[in-house]
Amino acid sequence: MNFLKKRSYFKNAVKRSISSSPSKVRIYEVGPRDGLQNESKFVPTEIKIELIKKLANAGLKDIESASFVSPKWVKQMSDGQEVMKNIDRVPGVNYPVLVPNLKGYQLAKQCNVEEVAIFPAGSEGFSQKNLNCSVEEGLRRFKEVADQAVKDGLRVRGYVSCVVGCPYDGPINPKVIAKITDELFSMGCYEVSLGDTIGVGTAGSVRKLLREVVKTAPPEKLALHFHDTYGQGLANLLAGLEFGITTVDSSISGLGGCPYARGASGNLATEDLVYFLYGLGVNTDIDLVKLIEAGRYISNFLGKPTESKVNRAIGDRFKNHKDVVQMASCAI
Ligand SMILES: CC(C)(COP(=O)([O-])OP(=O)([O-])OC[C@H]1O[C@@H](n2cnc3c(N)ncnc32)[C@H](O)[C@@H]1OP(=O)([O-])[O-])[C@@H](O)C(=O)NCCC(=O)NCCSC(=O)C[C@@](C)(O)CC(=O)[O-]
Repeated sequence: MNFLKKRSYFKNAVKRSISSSPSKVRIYEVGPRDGLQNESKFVPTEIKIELIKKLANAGLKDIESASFVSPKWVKQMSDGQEVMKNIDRVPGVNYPVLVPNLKGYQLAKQCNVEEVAIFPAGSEGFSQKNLNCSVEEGLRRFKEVADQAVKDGLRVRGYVSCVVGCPYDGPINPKVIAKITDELFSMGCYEVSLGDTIGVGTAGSVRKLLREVVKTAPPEKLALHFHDTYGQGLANLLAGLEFGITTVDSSISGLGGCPYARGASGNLATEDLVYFLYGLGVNTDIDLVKLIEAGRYISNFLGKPTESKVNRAIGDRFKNHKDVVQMASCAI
């Protein structure tokens, strides 16, 4: 390639990447649910409630706050009703919960939830371990939940887990994920979140997956849910943004993981995600300093260092949000 050709190639590449950044990204916080469900030390209800309050105070508008799964399967989430009955609901903030079956749905409904999330697996092996049934049976049960929720006027969000790889079955065919995604939309889900449950995805495998999924699913109704096990979360997210997806799941302090997904580690950290988005010039309306405080609050309680690199790096250097945003935007 001669010099002029090279220059115009790079100019166009920069244009392409700039135009692929959306003007707004919706962050769906999963810390109080996905973040805590794998913690062995039981987190008292009042700590969960305080965490949710701090997350809302930082500006998050979607906070998945509990799950109504069997307490025999996930003890950490056994206080879902107490959590949902006692949180201070801030107007304009959405507090969805995860439900695996009609029993969980009925319990959630007693707490006046407005949104439930259903979560079929993208692989047989994980479905058996996580839901104690096949993918097909899981979809049948989730349809019962979705039908009832739609009838009751609640919003339904869908997850598909193990969209790239499964700890029991290995790599997953993107066509399988596209089909389950379509089924979730046909059940009435307003959005489907694609979960790389064990964080094995790379920008390459995520692109391959999305090329298939967006053949039938509208990108504006998809969300991305990356676990950061191999440190690929942000790179995978960038690959997803190129497809026009503008909702991203993340977890405060990088907490998380599914107890039934061998090898799963924490989610993409919300602090890292917000810093990254400010760097791209994408406004999130989230106060990064308050978010960092929320991350420290829960990490201190759990007695372990935060998994968020941004939280660690920033230390006590910044006292206000504007300064951190300036740094993210390379202005200082
Ligand atoms: C689906 C089941 C219930 C099947 O579990 P099962 O054992 O086959 O169910 P069962 O119907 O035989 O019930 C067993 C016992 O649990 C009770 N039970 C049954 N359901 C409920 C309920 N909803 N709430 C309260 N109790 C319930 C039920 O009443 C019974 O109690 P007993 O009669 O023995 O005293 C179980 O496998 C389960 O709860 N699984 C959920 C596991 C889980 O929470 N995993 C983590 C979330 S998924 C995830 O993290 C991935 C995601 C979404 O984040 C995406 C990603 O990361 O990629």
